[in-house]
Amino acid sequence: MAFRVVVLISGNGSNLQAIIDAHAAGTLPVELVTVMSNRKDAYGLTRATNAGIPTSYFPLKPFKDAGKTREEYDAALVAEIQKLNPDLIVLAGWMHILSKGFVDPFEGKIINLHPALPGQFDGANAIERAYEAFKKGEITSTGVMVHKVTAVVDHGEVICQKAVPILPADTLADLQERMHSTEHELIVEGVRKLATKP
Ligand SMILES: Nc1nc2c(c(=O)[nH]1)N[C@@H](CN(C=O)c1ccc(C(=O)N[C@@H](CCC(=O)O)C(=O)O)cc1)CN2
Ligand SMILES: NCC(=O)N[C@@H]1O[C@H](COP(=O)([O-])[O-])[C@@H](O)[C@H]1O
Repeated sequence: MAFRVVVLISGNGSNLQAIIDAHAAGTLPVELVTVMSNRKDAYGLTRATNAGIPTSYFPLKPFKDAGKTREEYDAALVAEIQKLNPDLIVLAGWMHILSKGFVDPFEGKIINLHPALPGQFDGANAIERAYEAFKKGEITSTGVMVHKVTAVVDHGEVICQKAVPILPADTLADLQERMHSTEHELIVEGVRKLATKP
């Protein structure tokens, strides 16, 4: 039985592309069932279509316009994803904090890529915040992790992590490039670990 993976994105999808490329190279033994985005303009949807992977657009706005809550959105998203019967849900640049109502039904089956090490720079804009800390002389390295998703943002069990040095002459763009390269490596490692664990 194939290991069924659903990937949630919100933007460019470069981490999704790393998963697609590993799968195409035969080094990621999974079935890429669907790519879902909460943003219609997410280029990751194009990447999925180009790879022959079904896509789904599931925006929050219609729920907000109807006076519904994010929890109601999350519940509807759960129902959509449950139809796909995933073994794993991968948050690959999914920029929406998920409520308990989403996390609980998929207990232990959701992982997230986060561009920081455990307990550092939780939340959005982590790379930029790490760079600011570097410029203040507070840090000389940061990192990337893949972790289990819980209701507490960026605090789940760590699946894999890697430190990323910040070099003295680095610009923000230099750090972003080094971080994204590490992300692409770690997202594949994280999915592979869960897909092949005994
Ligand atoms: N329950 C959880 N939900 C999510 C997690 C998690 O660990 N637990 N990880 C995040 C991904 N992420 C950091 O890794 C993250 C993404 C976005 C935000 C955030 O502040 N989002 C804002 C909206 C931002 C926007 O729309 O541009 C929000 O949701 O209001 C924080 C952390 C994914 N979800
Ligand atoms: N908290 C999660 C987070 O901030 N993720 C960030 O979103 C980007 C998505 O890129 P992508 O859409 O090209 O994969 C990733 O590069 C990562 O740094």
